[in-house]
Amino acid sequence: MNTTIDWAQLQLQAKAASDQAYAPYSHFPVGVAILASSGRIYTGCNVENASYGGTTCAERNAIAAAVVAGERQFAALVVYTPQDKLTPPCGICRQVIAEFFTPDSPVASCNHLGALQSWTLAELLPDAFTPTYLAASTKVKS
Ligand SMILES: O=c1ccn([C@H]2C[C@H](O)[C@@H](CO)O2)c(=O)[nH]1
Ligand SMILES: [Zn+2]
Repeated sequence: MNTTIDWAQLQLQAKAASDQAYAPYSHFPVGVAILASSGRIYTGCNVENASYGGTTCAERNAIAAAVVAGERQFAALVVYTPQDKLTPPCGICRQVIAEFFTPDSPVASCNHLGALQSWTLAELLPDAFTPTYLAASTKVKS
């Protein structure tokens, strides 16, 4: 996969997505932009719920938007939060990112000051449980 990553564009779109965040409980808006291997960018924001556990993060909403558009492979993910501290994806989102991104994929965080920090997915979630393990278990059984 050789998709050129336009970090400035991803940051802009992640910031725009954060403006749509529905976060009346945490007051912590988050926006995410992901680059699919098709070259298209998809975005998501966090959507909270009065039943707090019904909240979904910006990362998972961006991935869902891309999947419903037919995407399955991705090159990069950028999180935006309007605060000094750079925000990495939560644990649940790291697992969902691992379903579709390769271990060497860049996962980055940016903020309102224009700062950007990048990790690989493997740094954020080493030894991830991925679909390959399910395939192995199916093979053993059949
Ligand atoms: O990477 C993150 C971290 C948190 N949140 C959301 C969940 C909740 O709405 C709010 C506070 O945790 O921020 C995200 O969307 N992405
Ligand atoms: Zn999350």
